[in-house]
Amino acid sequence: MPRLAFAQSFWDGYDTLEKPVRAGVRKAMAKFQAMSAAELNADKGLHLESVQNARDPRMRTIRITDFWRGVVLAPDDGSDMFLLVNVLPHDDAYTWAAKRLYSANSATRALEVRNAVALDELTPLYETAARTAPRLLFADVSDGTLRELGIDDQVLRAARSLVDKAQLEAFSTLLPEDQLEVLQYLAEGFSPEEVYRDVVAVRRPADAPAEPVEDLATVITNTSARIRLVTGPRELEEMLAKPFAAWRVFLHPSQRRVAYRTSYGGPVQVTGGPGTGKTVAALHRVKHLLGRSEDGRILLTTYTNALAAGLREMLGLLLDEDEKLLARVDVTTIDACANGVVRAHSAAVPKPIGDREQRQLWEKVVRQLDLPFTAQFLAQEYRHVVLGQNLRDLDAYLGASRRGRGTGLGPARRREVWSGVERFEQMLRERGETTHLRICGRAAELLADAPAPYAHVVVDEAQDLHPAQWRVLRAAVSPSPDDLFVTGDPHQRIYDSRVSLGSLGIATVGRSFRLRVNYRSTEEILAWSARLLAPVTIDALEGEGTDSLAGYHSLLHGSRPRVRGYATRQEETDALVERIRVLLAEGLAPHEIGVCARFNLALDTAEEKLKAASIPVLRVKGQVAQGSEGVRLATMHAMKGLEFRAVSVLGVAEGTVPFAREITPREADPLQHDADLLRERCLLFVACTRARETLSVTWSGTASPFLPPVA
Ligand SMILES: Nc1ncnc2c1ncn2[C@@H]1O[C@H](COP(=O)(O)OP(=O)(O)OP(=O)(O)O)[C@@H](O)[C@H]1O
Repeated sequence: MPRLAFAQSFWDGYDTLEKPVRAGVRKAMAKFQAMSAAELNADKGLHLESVQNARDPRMRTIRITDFWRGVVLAPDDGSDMFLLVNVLPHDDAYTWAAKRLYSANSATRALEVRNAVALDELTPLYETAARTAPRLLFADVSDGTLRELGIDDQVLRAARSLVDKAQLEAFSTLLPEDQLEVLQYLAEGFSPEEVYRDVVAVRRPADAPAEPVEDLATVITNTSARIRLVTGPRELEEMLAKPFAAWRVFLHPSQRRVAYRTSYGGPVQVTGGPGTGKTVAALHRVKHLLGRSEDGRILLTTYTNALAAGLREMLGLLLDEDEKLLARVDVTTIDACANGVVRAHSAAVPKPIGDREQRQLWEKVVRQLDLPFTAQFLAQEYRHVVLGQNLRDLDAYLGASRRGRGTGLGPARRREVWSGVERFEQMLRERGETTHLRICGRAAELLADAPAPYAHVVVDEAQDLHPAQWRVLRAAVSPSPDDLFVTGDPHQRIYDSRVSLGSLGIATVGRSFRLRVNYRSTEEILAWSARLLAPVTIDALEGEGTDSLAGYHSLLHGSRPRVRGYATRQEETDALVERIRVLLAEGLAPHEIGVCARFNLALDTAEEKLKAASIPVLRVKGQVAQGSEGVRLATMHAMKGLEFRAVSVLGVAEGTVPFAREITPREADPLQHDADLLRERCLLFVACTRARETLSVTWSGTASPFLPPVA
């Protein structure tokens, strides 16, 4: 029986294939497992056919459905392994196959594919332009060195015609994978020795003979990073049911560089726009750190329970469910971690209350003490100044800086505020209640008095952490090399936290990295979403200076976001139902579609209408059970960290986005007013950047002032 393997290029598109096409793939692949090579060649249903004028004589196509064909690389050297490389509509399959050439990399010994036709056409054009260029991209690397790194004749010629990284990126879909990565690393400034170590040596089989072996089966076996072999029908079934997660194996050089650096002298900060693989980098860092010792414990932490559950699952995948390794990692939110610390020290832990209950308490405080402040003002003062700086008594508060607060408070006023703080805390005590941030304060104290429980702390979604939460993390690991690895995106700050990491003992100077390639969304979605933030400046993650999305881009392309207003809410919801019908008819699974709005109320209406149209729905609250089928409905806050093939953002109207009631009046505090507006703007940005392929933004009445003017 021949053997069967699947290439990464097939998995890349597999997710988006419609159900009947997937069923066709399954059926065709089952034949490869049941028939001899001679039977396969003769099978009428499969219709294994060579491709005319193909650059690679081993190219074949097979029938998947009436309109879809699979592209297969067939052995012509007596070996027995077939490789499914793509599934495309009929004509596209032939065009795609004719241009591709597969070859074995002379250094890594792995199978690679290039668009040989496009390379032949483009290279002379670039060569002409390069003749007058002041400097070439690889001027400092000799031909001999490039060849040792696996660069072959055709790629060498193309590489010699490039003047900058943007041009290399333009070639990226044409070049063979390993050779592209070598060139990307060199372009990023890695030395040839580093490139050999990080790209070539890690791929090259340990027992590779001095001279490359060319038979297809051997070369395929050497390509475990991009090709999966199928060993039996059950494995085939499992594999097709749960597509290959590319992020487990392929990292962009910039991701690999941050995640697999042997060691850092202290805390590290990794920033990047939405979808640039920060979570992926954090997970790989955990894997790397686990390998550095036999027993060091790691805390992997994020902002919400739902995100922590997602991280836990991804880590299991990355570590191949290795129980021993997984047992050394605590994956949890910081609040849950702090709660655990406090609970370990006292039997009765006060119950944390939410924002709304806190606000009610502050209202009571204002009434009881007849204070000249609003409850909103006191709650903010308590959060940003008192808890932010961990102030424990009136004297500390009287002497504290109130930087970032927009109204001055003299000593008399501060005394009044402090009386309110004391009353608020007294009420909490009497009710046996507390707040999450107060628990964090207590946990940080307890941790500081005992040996640190973790060897390493890895933090995802760090942009929203409050100083009290940072104190927990700082105290959970001793200041030492590789203590903290922090990823976050200040453009996605949707809770009002202001920090200066340096002042909290977390100095990342000289250890800050930025990821710029978006793996999630199309360039069209990114470019539109980035315009939402164009009018504002964003404070850097570490609290000093500003951040920007410069250089942030995607290699994927698709349709432009649909941005549309309706006369009434009813019309808007009807249009939503229609759109989702179309998406489902196009083959998207319900769980690949996300619908979001600023409030649950708007989602209630959408839910009702969708259900009435017999479309299955699932509300995302906390943690959604995996595998449950239904269009996901979530508030903008709950969209954080998620992603969908299609996203509809509803109700982006004046008064709702930004939500008028959440905005502190400018007269009350101009700085807080601006901060509130910024937070709401970032919230819309977060919602829109969850979309992978299509984004729709709608409203009824007057559009939100945040929406960019029509270009
Ligand atoms: N090297 C990679 N190869 C393939 N896919 C990748 C790679 N890195 C990340 N991805 C994919 O890109 C998407 C976004 O990755 P991830 O969630 O890590 O980004 P992020 O920067 O944390 O995003 P956000 O800040 O918006 O939450 C995911 O679907 C992930 O699987």
